[in-house]
Amino acid sequence: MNFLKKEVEKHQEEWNPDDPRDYIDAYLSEMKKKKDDPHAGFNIETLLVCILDLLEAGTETSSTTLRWALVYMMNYPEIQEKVQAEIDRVIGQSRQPTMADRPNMPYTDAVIHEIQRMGNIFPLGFPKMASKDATLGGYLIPKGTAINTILASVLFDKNEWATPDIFNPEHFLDSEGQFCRRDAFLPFSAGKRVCLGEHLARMELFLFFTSFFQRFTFSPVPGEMPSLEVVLGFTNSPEEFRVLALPR
Ligand code: HEM
Repeated sequence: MNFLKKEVEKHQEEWNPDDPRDYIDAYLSEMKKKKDDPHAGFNIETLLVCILDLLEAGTETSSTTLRWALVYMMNYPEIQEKVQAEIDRVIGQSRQPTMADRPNMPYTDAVIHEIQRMGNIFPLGFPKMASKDATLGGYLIPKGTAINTILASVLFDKNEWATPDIFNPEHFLDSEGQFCRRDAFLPFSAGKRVCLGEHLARMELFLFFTSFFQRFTFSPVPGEMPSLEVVLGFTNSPEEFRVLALPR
């Protein structure tokens, strides 16, 4: 929080309403516009929490998923090769990937989905509280009960996935190799409080993932294959690892 406070103070000193540089500048403009309305809710405390939200919910999640991507691609080099073959065929080496490429890259899309399924990076979501008595699957959930949704229950459901505990991009491909959506794929949770950044995150993952493997081949440092074991924290992340990134 101290780091964020200092950033906000710096922005306040340099603030020029005619030249908003980023989210903080835009928020400061809104605060000024609404300064006579105490109910508008624009204040420094809310600004700090919003930035924290973007950093924690928005940065940590995508970067942890990308770390899992490197770990899985090093553990499954034959899958990495197939991804690179699709990148070379659809995008080539002379331009950067764009979102328009995604529909033409079912294999890569399936691999990214499988990384998210196995990564299961946000296993408990945010705790919720029942606002009234409710019944779910025959169980009474009294008003006031704290509730966590365990996303692993669907991401690793034996009735939903051919090989729930094994990394297998075929989970997201039909018999013709076309991408197929799966109802049990819920790493962003579901319902009213589904991840607000899902679409942004899915774009980030596609663009970073394809850019990485367009430019580099990733392999383990000899004798140091990155572990697939999970380290529990704010997110489920991989253990620390070293990587050899060889330009292609
Ligand atoms: C791979 C990336 C991401 C994953 C797996 C992920 C997953 C999730 C999950 C599971 C939730 C909890 C939903 C619940 O409480 O049931 C959530 C909430 C949220 N996420 Fe994400 N997220 C990702 C990226 C992002 C990004 C990039 C942003 C914003 C820039 C973001 C913003 C949020 C916010 C604001 C919430 C709270 C929504 C609410 O309570 O109404 N997330 N996310």
